[in-house]
Amino acid sequence: MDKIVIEGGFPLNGEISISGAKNSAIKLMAVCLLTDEPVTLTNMPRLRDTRSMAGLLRHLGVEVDEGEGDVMQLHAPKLTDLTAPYDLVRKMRASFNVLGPLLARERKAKVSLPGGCAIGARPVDLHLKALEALGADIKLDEGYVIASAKDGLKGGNITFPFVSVGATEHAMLAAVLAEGETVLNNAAREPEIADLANCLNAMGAKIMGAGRSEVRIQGVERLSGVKYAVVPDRIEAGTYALAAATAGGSVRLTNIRSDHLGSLWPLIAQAGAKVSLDETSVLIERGGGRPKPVDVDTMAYPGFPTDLQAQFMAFMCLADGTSIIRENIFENRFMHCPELIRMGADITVRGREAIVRGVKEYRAAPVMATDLRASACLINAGLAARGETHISRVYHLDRGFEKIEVKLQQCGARISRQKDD
Ligand SMILES: CC(=O)N[C@H]1[C@@H](OP(=O)(O)OP(=O)(O)OC[C@H]2O[C@@H](n3ccc(=O)[nH]c3=O)[C@H](O)[C@@H]2O)O[C@H](CO)[C@@H](O)[C@@H]1O
Ligand SMILES: C=C(OP(=O)(O)O)C(=O)O
Repeated sequence: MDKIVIEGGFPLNGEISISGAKNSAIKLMAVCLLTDEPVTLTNMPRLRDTRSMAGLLRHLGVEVDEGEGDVMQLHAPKLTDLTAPYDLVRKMRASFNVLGPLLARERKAKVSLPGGCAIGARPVDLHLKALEALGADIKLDEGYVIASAKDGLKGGNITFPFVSVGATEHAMLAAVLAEGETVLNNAAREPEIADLANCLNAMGAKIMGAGRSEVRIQGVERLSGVKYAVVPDRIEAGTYALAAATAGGSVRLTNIRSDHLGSLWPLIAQAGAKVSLDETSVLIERGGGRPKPVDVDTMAYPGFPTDLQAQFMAFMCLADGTSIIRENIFENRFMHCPELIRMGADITVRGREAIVRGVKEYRAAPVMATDLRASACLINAGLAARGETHISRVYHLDRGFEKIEVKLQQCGARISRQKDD
């Protein structure tokens, strides 16, 4: 298995182009199940997760051409298998979202309960309730969801008790081909939801209000093929912005949607780094001196994203004072704390809160990546730490960051990938 080795303690200077969003791309890939016409996705990131999703779709009978560059073509004239097996679904959470489209198109499906980052219990009860509200009959058997809708899915009224990105997307993916109108109340408002709705609407779906709490979906009989560009990855952009803020230097990020990170920019500025924005790029500059402490509470969009909590903590570990970081979305998303502590950070975790007492500097150390965003947080800490940091278990990182070493090397980082012993 590979490890990442960083000789840190040098500021970052340069420009990074941001890829398409992993968390949008893998859901957009599932839209090919809803049409017998070709779907072409552009601005696609090349990631372990997109490869895993391609593997699952091929298993179902989809012709997938992963192609070159950032284009992927998917075509499902006919589905040959309606079972999504454990081995293919366990690798990532979003693969579970094939259930709704399979039900909508073929009226039955058997899909393994999903995997994904181990950052909490992550049940799928809201997904299943939403599909039941659309008329699906659902049974659980030996780790599989067995679902059917003999007479086809019917529009329904779904009120989510709390916001769920995956369940909102899943309900949309099923309701577009259901008969009649579906109303989603308390829907997630993340940019990836609007991205999925925009793609489906370009295929002929009738989704109104995606990106707001109430979404109305008028079911249609069929969807056509589409060519669609994936939205820029706000989490990748936020990660590199925080890398520059943590290690110091001057980094411009291009191909972003700066409005999608409205909760991050003021906090970076409050901590003392300079943030210069336009619509599609941002320049982050931080000179000498320690950052100021800033408290963070993760929330559903437009609040501060849980997927940037670990990276923000890596920044705050160097602050001149104490900050409180509260994780409100996942109950077990502080696994990076022991690793940051190995690098000299001073953190106490109490339930959902981490109390971060800033230290003057990190010490390079061997550390282990426990999940995707935790891996990125350790890279950011390693870039700031004088000496050589070794980060093992990088397969987590490869799920969600395209060419991370190459992009950071472009900014002068001394980072490489090596074989782990
Ligand atoms: C592939 C993908 O897009 N992953 C993102 C997605 O995950 P995901 O879609 O899994 O996250 P959700 O928004 O669904 O989860 C929010 C909370 O709801 C809980 N829950 C969710 C569904 C359900 O049926 N029952 C239930 O209890 C979860 O355990 C969690 O505590 O949104 C998260 C929140 O922004 C991000 O951190 C993940 O990166
Ligand atoms: C938690 C994440 O992914 P997943 O939902 O696939 O585990 C993530 O992208 O940070």
